[in-house]
Amino acid sequence: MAKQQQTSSYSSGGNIIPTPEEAATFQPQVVAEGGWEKCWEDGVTPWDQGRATPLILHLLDSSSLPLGRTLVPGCGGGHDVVAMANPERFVVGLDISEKALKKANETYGSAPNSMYFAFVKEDVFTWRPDELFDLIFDYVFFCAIELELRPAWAKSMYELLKPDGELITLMYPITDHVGGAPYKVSVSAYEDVLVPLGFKAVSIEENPDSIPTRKGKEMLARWKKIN
Ligand SMILES: C[S@@+](CC[C@H](N)C(=O)[O-])C[C@H]1O[C@@H](n2cnc3c(N)ncnc32)[C@H](O)[C@@H]1O
Repeated sequence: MAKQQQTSSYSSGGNIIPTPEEAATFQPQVVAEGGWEKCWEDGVTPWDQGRATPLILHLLDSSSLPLGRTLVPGCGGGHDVVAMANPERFVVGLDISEKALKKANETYGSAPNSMYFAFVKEDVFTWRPDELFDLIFDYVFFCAIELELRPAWAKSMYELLKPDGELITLMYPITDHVGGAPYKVSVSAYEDVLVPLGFKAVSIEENPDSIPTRKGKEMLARWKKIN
């Protein structure tokens, strides 16, 4: 039984992270009741690792994360924002939830690198800052939005990224469960909305650093604009 329990949830940074299939059995009700704000208010945040994504740490260690102005859409607790921020990479964490950003600021407001990141309360679908981004890192945001919003998501990624910028999508959850959020994704779900806009996948590979409840359900893709 213990083994079974181990695969259905995993503790990270003090939070229990269930499988995406399991999260999809209870998260939609809270979002339906009061939106993402309610999730954060009620502490129903089964996605929140409570610390930086292991893949981000791996990309940083291997100097394979682009430098420059960086955007994390739907940044939630801000863990990856702070992990990436340094003098050569200013990171903007964007979230629509007041509560999420309050928590992110409480956790990281006095971080030693706080001059290299900012949390902004905006809607990814409408926010268009004057300065575009060299890098956008999307993880557990594409799967959070309704399927009919995916084309709008791709349009936002295109319009927020500089012409020679890079979009990194940690594609998740690649499963066959019903319902959401988190909604199931597939490589073609990203290709279907990104390629028609002029994105090309430079590389698509398994994520070697998945947390246990997400192993085998994630692919790392790097995208560039070809026009
Ligand atoms: C499933 S959570 C994931 C958070 C974070 N990426 C993580 O992995 O911990 C999705 C986040 O996207 C935010 N969000 C949802 N719709 C948004 C929108 N239109 N613009 C900006 N943020 C949004 C929610 O408030 C929530 O914090």
